[in-house]
Amino acid sequence: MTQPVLAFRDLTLGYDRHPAVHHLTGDVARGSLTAVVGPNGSGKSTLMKGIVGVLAPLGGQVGVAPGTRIAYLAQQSEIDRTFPARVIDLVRLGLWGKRGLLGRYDAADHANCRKALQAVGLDGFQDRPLDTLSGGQLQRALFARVLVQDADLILLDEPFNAIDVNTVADLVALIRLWHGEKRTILVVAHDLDLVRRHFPETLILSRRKVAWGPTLDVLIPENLARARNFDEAWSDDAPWCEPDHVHGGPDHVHGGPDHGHSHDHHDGHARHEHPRPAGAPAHGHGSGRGGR
Ligand SMILES: Nc1ncnc2c1ncn2[C@@H]1O[C@H](COP(=O)(O)OP(=O)(O)OP(=O)(O)O)[C@@H](O)[C@H]1O
Repeated sequence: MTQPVLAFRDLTLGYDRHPAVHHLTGDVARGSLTAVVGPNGSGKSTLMKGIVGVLAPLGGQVGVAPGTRIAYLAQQSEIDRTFPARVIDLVRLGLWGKRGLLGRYDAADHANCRKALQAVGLDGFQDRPLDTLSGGQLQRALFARVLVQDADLILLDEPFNAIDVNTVADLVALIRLWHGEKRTILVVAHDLDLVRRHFPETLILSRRKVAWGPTLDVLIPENLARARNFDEAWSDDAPWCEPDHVHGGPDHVHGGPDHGHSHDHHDGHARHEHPRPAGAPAHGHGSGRGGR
């Protein structure tokens, strides 16, 4: 693989010392298009937050290749729609990286935003208040923001949730366009048929990595059953590092060996640093403990 855009090294993410993503190891190749699937509560959103650095690792590291521009689209339920803003204001947020908070937009920026709105089918919507948009229209506006961001790494958390088939088709077309432009894309999704049709790679997560690799190899009944079993076997009161055999065997399809089990992250002192895991891109978010 060429230098990966993202490298997870024994990554554990969680809340109040409870792990939600457990000892994840693996690389995300530059230009890849990956679906992240798994049961509700299996750590998919948590992983996205760990990648962007909203959540610091409790153990292990996330390495992000230097200079990577990241666009992150959170689940719609996390977006405050009552914020008094227009569609164009939302789309312009995508220019922050370029213009800064107080920067002035030039004619090229205006043209860029208009073009993005056209591309997502929202021509003429620029002055509409956000709280008047349907769920599908809001999702289109958020995709316009991603378009304007011109990111190398695009993270989309359940972008197809509660969206009609036409909107899904349009959003998938945009994702495929970005894939054609060699951007790296991770998408949290629940519709496995859609994943089979459009996503070359899949990571099945159930707090821990169940399988990761080419979609048609990974989305097999055996792996899906393992994901369900891991999920059902999970207890929030469980100790941090249960041995593999408790959950049904080693889990490796993609990336390096998982589960070092040092049990050394019980102190909960997660630090937000930028270490460089062995063989991983520089720049990242780590627990500061390094590899083992
Ligand atoms: N802010 C938080 N504080 C405490 N626990 C949290 C928090 N956010 C998520 N969790 C817990 O972490 C676990 C993983 O949640 P996460 O949202 O990552 O799952 P998910 O796979 O994205 O689920 P879904 O498919 O339902 O969106 C769940 O048990 C959840 O209750």
